[in-house]
Amino acid sequence: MLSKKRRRAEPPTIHPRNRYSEDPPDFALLASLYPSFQPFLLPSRRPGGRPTIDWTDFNATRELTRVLLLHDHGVHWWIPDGQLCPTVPNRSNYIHWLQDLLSSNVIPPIKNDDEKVRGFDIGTGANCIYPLLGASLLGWSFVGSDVTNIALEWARKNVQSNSHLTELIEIRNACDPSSSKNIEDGVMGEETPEGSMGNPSMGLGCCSELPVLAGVIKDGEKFDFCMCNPPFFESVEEAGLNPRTSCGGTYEEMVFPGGERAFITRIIEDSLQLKHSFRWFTSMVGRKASLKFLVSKLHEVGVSVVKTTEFVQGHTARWGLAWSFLSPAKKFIALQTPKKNHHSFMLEGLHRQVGAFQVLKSVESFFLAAGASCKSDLSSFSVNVSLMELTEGLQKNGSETSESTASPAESNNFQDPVKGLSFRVSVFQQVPGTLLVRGSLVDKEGSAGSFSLFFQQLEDSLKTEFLKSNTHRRT
Ligand SMILES: C[S@@+](CC[C@H](N)C(=O)[O-])C[C@H]1O[C@@H](n2cnc3c(N)ncnc32)[C@H](O)[C@@H]1O
Repeated sequence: MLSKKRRRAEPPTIHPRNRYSEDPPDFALLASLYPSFQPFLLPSRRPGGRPTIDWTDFNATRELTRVLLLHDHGVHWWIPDGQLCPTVPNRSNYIHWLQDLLSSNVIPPIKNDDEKVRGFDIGTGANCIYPLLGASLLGWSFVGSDVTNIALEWARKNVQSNSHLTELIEIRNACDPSSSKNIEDGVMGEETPEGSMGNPSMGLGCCSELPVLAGVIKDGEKFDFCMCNPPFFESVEEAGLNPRTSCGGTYEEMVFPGGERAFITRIIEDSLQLKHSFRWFTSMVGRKASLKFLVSKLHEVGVSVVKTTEFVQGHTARWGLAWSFLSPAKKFIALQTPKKNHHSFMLEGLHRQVGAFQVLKSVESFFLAAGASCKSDLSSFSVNVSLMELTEGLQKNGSETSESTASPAESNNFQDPVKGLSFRVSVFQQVPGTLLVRGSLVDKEGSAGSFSLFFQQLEDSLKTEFLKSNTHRRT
């Protein structure tokens, strides 16, 4: 089928700033530099192909992560057998997406005690991968939280093995946030078995009752973002926990009552209490159905902005979800937007791996995040967007205009309920590196002003996501 062919030709790719986007790891070179990696090398099945590893062998994937962190990031790292083993290229995508969010300035910076970007990693794990990557790649500072003794112990070990990062990363026990003790002080109760909850003396027996953000953040603390790779699964059976899987992962790392929806709902609930403590709240999401569920929950609680993205995780799709309660900086003025039934803009100077398919997926994510329903037609590289039942969703998204300098009449014009707004967005390849994005109102009776406004927001969002510079012309 055509759509399948195109899907193969233009799969979603890793973030353009990811250091492995153009230069995948060279296993032969790594093995020559790090002899401990050599035993894990397997010849390629293709004649003349690069050597590979057995991706189902935990020891092989752990050693690969160790040498990649050391070779490419100057980070010393280890995890005990069975703990969740992160893939460096995949985890880097989330960091680069956060960097995009922060630099887009949709939400203006909040004041920190210091000038550094400050993040909070919910459930940092024994691997402590996000703080290690964020600190080593971008110099960000982090608080990484967790609730199991083994995660807290090894996250701290991983920080302490890197003297250049110790000032940047604090590991915090979510069950006992006031404790500043480290391993030497004996915060890891020896009487509690490995993997058990960090402070059983608090009587917080079930992990669904443990604090996530509220109660873990200290008074007056401010962060640019929080991030989270949540336990995705509702049960061991669903997680398919198997000691022979390549990435490891213990029960506590993979399973949470109610799965990712329940865990991220906890973050959303806490974010309501901590609206002004974070510029952005974010989480990884493992299922598209959960993403839709969570986006509508966010609209219900009245966030000012929702953003989503799709991450490439090998053959597995994952999504990024971000929201904020702070007032957006962008001034969208309804009447300044021309009321036309057709709009288009060019995305020029695209990274060679960015194709029409990837841009189309982002178009879809953008409108889904606004509460619209979308139907993609991959054969024509188009998505049909309908806001017919979603007056409220549009207004919530439209709250990006609440800071608008428009006159009351202009503002009212934008905030009028939108009825029957449906339009089609198509993506066309012009020449390599240049795509044309065109939108047309399907129902000409729909609000051309709202359509124009949405399309303008789409243009901003796509340019932020895909382009390094913003010198582009509207056609
Ligand atoms: C899927 S693992 C993620 C580990 C690491 N961030 C990564 O991406 O590989 C989820 C982590 O969340 C932790 N966790 C579960 N409940 C938590 C809570 N209430 N607060 C902080 N961490 C929690 C688990 O112990 C586990 O380490």
